[in-house]
Amino acid sequence: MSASEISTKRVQKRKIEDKSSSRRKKVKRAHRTIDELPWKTIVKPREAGIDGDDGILELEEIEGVEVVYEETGAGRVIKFNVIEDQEVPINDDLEPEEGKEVARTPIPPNLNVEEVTAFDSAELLPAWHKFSLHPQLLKALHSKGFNEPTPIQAAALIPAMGDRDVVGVAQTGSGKTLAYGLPILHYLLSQPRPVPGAKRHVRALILAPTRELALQVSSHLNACLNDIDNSAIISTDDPTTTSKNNGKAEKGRGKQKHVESHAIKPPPHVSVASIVGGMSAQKQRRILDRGVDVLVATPGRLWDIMEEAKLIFREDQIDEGLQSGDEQEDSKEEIKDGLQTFVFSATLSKDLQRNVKRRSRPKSAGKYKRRDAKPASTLVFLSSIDGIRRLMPLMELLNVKAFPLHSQLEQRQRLKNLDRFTTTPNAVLLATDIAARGLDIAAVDHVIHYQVPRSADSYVHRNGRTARAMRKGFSLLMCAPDERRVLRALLGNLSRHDEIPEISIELNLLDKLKYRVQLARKIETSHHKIKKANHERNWMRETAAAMEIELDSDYLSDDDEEKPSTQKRKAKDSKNAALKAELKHLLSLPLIARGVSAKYITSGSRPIVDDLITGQTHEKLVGLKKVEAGSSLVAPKKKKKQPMKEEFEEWAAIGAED
Ligand SMILES: Nc1ncnc2c1ncn2[C@@H]1O[C@H](COP(=O)(O)OP(=O)(O)OP(=O)(O)O)[C@@H](O)[C@H]1O
Repeated sequence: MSASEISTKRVQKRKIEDKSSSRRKKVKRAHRTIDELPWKTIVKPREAGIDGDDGILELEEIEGVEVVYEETGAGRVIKFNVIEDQEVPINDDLEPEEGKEVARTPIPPNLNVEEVTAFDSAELLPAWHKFSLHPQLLKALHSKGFNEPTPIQAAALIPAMGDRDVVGVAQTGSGKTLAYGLPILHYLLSQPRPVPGAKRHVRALILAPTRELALQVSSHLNACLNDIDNSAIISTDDPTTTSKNNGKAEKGRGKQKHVESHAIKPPPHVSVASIVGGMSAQKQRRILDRGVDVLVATPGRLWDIMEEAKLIFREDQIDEGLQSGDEQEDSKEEIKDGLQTFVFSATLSKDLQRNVKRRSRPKSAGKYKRRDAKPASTLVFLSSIDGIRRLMPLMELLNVKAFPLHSQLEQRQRLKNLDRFTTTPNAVLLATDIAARGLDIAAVDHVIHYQVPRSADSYVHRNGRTARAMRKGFSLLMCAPDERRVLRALLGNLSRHDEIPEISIELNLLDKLKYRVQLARKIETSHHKIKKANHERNWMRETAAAMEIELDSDYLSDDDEEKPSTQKRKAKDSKNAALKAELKHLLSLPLIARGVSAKYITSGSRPIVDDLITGQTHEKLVGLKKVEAGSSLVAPKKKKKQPMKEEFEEWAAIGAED
């Protein structure tokens, strides 16, 4: 029996039941464990941000649960009774027997559920029209203001929607998520709605290389679906009479109602969930048990859950297996019929290319480059966590709003820092390469490689955090003289035989900056020493106390280098205070003297002349207009008789030199 047949039968049964009396009824169902309860995921408003709810990414709620404690011979046992106060059609003869399952999501009697589907894409989104996407996706694209597909989307959609496997290689930030996400959602939305109560099986699997990316992909796809489910309409009688999302109800053939959030909500047509490491495995298992259509996962956590439960991914359970992210490998040796595979990345390593060739019928979706302008925040990449730890206090002393992101932070803290970084203007994120792949932070203006990346791939992915979604970006690589060889090798791997252009720095400015940083470093080093000495002394004391031994008086002496005398400490404190005051004063001064505009060639604030020669100036630079130097000199010569004599002579003299 097909899903739609089941659905029709259920509806018919409801119709029969409705002929009998209908009244409110309390239905009580007993559950043994918390996990069995019918938790409902709350769709969080996207604007809420991570910070606003203390780093919680997904919330679940439950209503009407009675907790019952029972004393048994084996001890105290907890039971949960779910009490549902439902308007259920009740025929006294058909009343459910005690303990019998009642449909979890009640279907209103005599109602069919049908979404509103019309969207005039020819008129409203002409650039998307030819792809014939599901109207509700078009609606979501429209509400996001995505008026045209990015080139990778335009190149990928047709083959992907035509059941082809697709390999998409496109620059970072070019919209790859929707390039494979839209075909998945389109396919699933075009299938009949799942029968309420029936368990969903994973129909699309998206693998992403990092936790943050997996969460981001899942929220990106959910955002496309949220718009959809909010506009669902329940129509009576005949689904074909369902009117459009313009809210006009057809008269005569049946009544229609908008499903308000407080009204009975149908289960989502398509559900997307993520399972990633670092977050509650129990909850994620619960999500899987409940069933999900699109699963976005990091390979590690997916593997753990699969190993443990041996449950989810038998080949025959995956209707449509999809992969994304960077170089995730298909674990199956052969392509199964009906399995469609997408591989999307900004880089395509040799290994992956070989894999893809062996297993599928790839169709390259295109490459492109684009940039434009927008000043904002800076993402600084370091190769070590220690480096980040040492830089953080320096940043604070220099009044830079910096946040760390590395693998030794708890997942919640990582997400919180990421959120703070995105919401704080001109902030700096000090990150290891865990932030290099896939993170889509709209307004990263600068990427700085504080340390040379270890591989060409890292270089590409790090850079990809800026210049996203048609914005402009800027990447700076810091390289010591002895690292030039490494850098050249790295560029060679990228088949870039030209050097990265060097950034010219004005020494006057550099000196000022350097002095400020040196001051901050002095203060930080002194703080660090004091902290370290205190820490060691405390450790020694605590260990001695724990071992019940007495410490040699040397360790406690005031003469000890580690523990300076009060006098020495006071001297140090006042030296530090003076350094801090000096730094504070310097930081309050502008780097370029007041009254000097940085916009004029003569200001000396930046090497504009060099920029002019290399053609790297901004068009809007004040006082800058491209003219032939000679032509402006020749012009006055022609006006021989007009100006005063001396003026003419002056021009002539310059002209002659020329
Ligand atoms: N058609 C579109 N029009 C405008 N913006 C879009 C469009 N499609 C996607 N975007 C936006 O572009 C940004 C980058 O998209 P996405 O994260 O999918 O890039 P990506 O190619 O996967 O990057 P990466 O390789 O770094 O993972 C996102 O903010 C996304 O919302």
